[in-house]
Amino acid sequence: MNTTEPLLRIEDLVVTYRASGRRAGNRVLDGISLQIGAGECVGLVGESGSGKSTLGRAVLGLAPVTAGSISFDGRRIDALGRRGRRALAADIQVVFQDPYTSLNPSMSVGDILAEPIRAAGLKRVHAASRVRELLEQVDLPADAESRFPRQFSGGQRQRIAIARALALEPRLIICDEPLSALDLSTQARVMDLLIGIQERTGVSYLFISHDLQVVREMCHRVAVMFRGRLVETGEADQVTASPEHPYTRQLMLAAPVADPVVQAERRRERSRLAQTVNPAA
Ligand SMILES: Nc1ncnc2c1ncn2[C@@H]1O[C@H](COP(=O)(O)OP(=O)(O)OP(=O)(O)O)[C@@H](O)[C@H]1O
Repeated sequence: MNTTEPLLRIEDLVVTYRASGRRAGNRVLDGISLQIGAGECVGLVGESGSGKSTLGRAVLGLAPVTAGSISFDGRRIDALGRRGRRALAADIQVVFQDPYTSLNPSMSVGDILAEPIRAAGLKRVHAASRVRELLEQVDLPADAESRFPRQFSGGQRQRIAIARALALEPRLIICDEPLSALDLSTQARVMDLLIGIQERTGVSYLFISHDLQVVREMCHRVAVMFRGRLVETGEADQVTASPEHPYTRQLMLAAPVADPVVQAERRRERSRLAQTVNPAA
């Protein structure tokens, strides 16, 4: 690992979608600069359509970068070919919002988890023991392996999606609203799982969310996006407690963040509720 570089460095990034027949494209990201260190969770907040998912997609090589650069561990990744991208898939993974559409319904959980492992060239027996490890890591029972996604709740499906993302021990996971489709008590448990995984493995998260409360609890730093630009970046507590940019203040007014002490209490209460109401979620 390169110790002087952040794990991910985005510089002056521009993403423009070109509509067919039109010369001028739709500039969705405009001059984005952002860094993520190893083991760091950086939240990305902003209103719907501001470009959050597009930034995640650009890191994954799925959005048209028209200027600027993205480097991972000191190496440019914004113009990789298919083979380079495939190799990078071991290092950069994604968890999407909707656990109902992100898992192949016709595959067993065991096959869903084994797929990336076998694709990386591991033998069947090794893949099988890795699948068991992964299920344990996300607190799912070993017999989940032979079942299908439809047999699980939303929270459990998101655990499966997280396990799949962890399969090749990535160093960065793009979390694109991973809690938004879950009810409140399940959110708290999946958030605790993500925090625990980060503490154990040192993986970094780009955590896309519209929920400032969740971001404050999850993230070390926050970047605020407004119409394709980052208007404010800073420590999560700082940005959520005393935002500098008028847009961030507006966001805060729309979703006020509680006093940290009250918030910690509320979080404990949510976890406790989750345990009693829905122990298997
Ligand atoms: N494939 C595409 N082609 C053209 N325009 C796109 C494409 N994908 C996204 N956009 C446009 O890019 C802008 C930003 O979308 P994006 O999904 O990144 O926003 P977002 O902040 O993640 O929103 P949300 O919170 O609703 O998910 C929107 O105006 C959207 O219409």
